[in-house]
Amino acid sequence: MQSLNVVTMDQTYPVWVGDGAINKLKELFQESFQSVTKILVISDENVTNLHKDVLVKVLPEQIDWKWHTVPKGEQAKSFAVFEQCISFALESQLDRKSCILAFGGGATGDLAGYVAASFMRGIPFIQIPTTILAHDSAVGGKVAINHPLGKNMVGHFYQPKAVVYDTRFLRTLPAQEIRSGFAEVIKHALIQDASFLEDLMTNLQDFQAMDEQYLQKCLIRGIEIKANIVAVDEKEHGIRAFLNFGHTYGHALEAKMGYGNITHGEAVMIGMMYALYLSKKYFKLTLDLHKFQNWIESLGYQLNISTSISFEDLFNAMKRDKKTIGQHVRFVLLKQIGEPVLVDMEEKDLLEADAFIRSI
Ligand SMILES: NC(=O)c1ccc[n+]([C@@H]2O[C@H](COP(=O)([O-])OP(=O)(O)OC[C@H]3O[C@@H](n4cnc5c(N)ncnc54)[C@H](O)[C@@H]3O)[C@@H](O)[C@H]2O)c1
Ligand SMILES: O=C(O)C(=O)C[C@@H](O)[C@H](O)[C@H](O)COP(=O)(O)O
Ligand SMILES: [Zn+2]
Repeated sequence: MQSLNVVTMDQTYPVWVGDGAINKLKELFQESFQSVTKILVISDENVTNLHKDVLVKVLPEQIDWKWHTVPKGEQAKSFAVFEQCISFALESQLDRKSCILAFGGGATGDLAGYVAASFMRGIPFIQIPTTILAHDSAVGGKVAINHPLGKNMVGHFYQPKAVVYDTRFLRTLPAQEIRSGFAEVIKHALIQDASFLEDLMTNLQDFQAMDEQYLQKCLIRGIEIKANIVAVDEKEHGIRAFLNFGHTYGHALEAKMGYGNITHGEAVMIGMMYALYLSKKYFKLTLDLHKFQNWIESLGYQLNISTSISFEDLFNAMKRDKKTIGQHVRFVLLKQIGEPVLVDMEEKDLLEADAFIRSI
């Protein structure tokens, strides 16, 4: 098992990663959370069915706990489910000394974190991620639910007290979720570490053949990259926006296709191809885009988008992106691999990149 710390303005918290990391939870409650009055576990239906037994075994015996199961995937990140969670917490008599455990993927983590941030104006929570993608979502404190008009439009910056990332849970992930999660690993390499990207493009040819040691190495590197950025700019006044690489077009696709009809990582991968095309146009990025495209397609990423969604639909959604100021849609582009930059875009260039994606 490995560990690292995430340092933010108000607190520093540990991230434990590896086989058996879940056992750290018991220690946490013995050492640091003795005064907790009640635990509320928020978990989705798949994770509850697959892994509830494992978590229950390490919950502290002296603290009363409740379990609330929410729908799987993006359906959990809705106003209705948020309200149900708050009602459940009130009915279960949680108080300001209670603690929420977010047990699941990024959707559960985003929802449960937002519940923790909002309940009685904020109670502690711990992230217990169960997807590859959640190496990103469980770290850094962005918590949110969706609005029909835009992804993560209602939320907070609210850091967990700890992240307990037991990689054994990843063994039950379906192929599509492995692919979705790995898109964010590839994002971390693209924005910060050319040699990591080189390593991935050389050594990762088939997700099914990937061994657990290599996976853990990739997750740790992704978490390090994210944690270093969050340490400098927790609330996205500047460089944190680089973590949004691929998300401007990606989030627009998710909203327009209907949340859950495309996975977050697959939408981000299309968004990254879009941003790489623009990076070549604006900055002559030297990455061989054909080689990159062949690699990601060989890993199973689908880059085609439905003709029923027009550029105008996507452009209107991008105008509501959180990076957009006034009428300027802003994109994270790459001058080189590992050298991101935030750029105000021209509509005609966004249209051109959209045509490129549709021509793939
Ligand atoms: N807060 C952040 O910084 C941040 C970063 C990246 C992504 N996100 C958000 O995270 C969400 C995507 O996260 P995700 O891909 O983990 O999605 P998810 O939580 O929807 O999980 C994906 C699917 O995998 C299932 N699942 C989870 N763990 C499993 C396991 N161990 N075995 C089998 N099935 C399992 C879930 O039930 C779900 O059906 C999006 O909403 C995205 O916006 C947030
Ligand atoms: O942590 C960040 O900052 C990110 O941008 C990470 C993204 O992978 C993640 O999808 C995040 O939720 C997007 O944030 P948003 O502010 O664009 O909603
Ligand atoms: Zn993301």
